[in-house]
Amino acid sequence: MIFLEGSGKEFAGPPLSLEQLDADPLRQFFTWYQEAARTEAGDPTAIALATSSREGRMRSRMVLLKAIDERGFLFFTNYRSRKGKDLEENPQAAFCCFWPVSLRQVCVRGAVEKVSTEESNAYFQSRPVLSRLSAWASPQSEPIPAERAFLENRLREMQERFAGKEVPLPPFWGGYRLVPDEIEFWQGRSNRLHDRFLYARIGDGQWKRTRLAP
Ligand SMILES: Cc1cc2nc3c(=O)[nH]c(=O)nc-3n(C[C@H](O)[C@H](O)[C@H](O)COP(=O)(O)O)c2cc1C
Repeated sequence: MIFLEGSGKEFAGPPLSLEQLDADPLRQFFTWYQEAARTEAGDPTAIALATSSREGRMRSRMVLLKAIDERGFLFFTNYRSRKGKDLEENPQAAFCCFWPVSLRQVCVRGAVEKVSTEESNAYFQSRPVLSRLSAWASPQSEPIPAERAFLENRLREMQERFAGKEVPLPPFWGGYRLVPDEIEFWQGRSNRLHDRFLYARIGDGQWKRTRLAP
């Protein structure tokens, strides 16, 4: 066994108490996100998203959170990707994000639904044209030839196909909304005595908040 060296830094963040937390966890998430957007060097919207097959075989990967609304968290991807297939078989997911400057972690789980085509289209059309063409060009998560030229040729083909036209939303691409039933806010504190608060949904717009041991 080889022991791995971390930074060894103390997680000496500020206290987090129940009184500081918003009654609505989505609003609380947004407050922490805004602070992270000001202070973090990395992308504050990067989350590790876990999905699982029908048999409970799990996978995780990074995606970007692109929006939140009053119901949940939105991310966008290829519906035929491995995560898309998992979500078709088992429309449940979890994600966590870590903001190292503020020493904060948020962990979320819940049911996942596709967003409307209008919502997917609105986001898709806001992307740079080459990102839109790449969505068409890449059969995400499928095995492809080893040479990168395959992808570059696919992109060129799509540039020709849509030359002089709006690049439309691919029918296999769009957003998912994770509707949370649990959200945990974790604030790193000294001596590993971190502050953790779990919101568990107990009814429509109603959340039970509980402190968890670190
Ligand atoms: C920081 C980061 C952000 C990413 N954001 C996305 C994203 O928003 N949507 C997406 O489909 N893939 C995104 N990816 C790529 C995914 O991690 C993954 O490779 C891809 O979605 C295929 O995953 P799957 O085979 O599990 O479906 C991102 C990767 C990184 C490292």
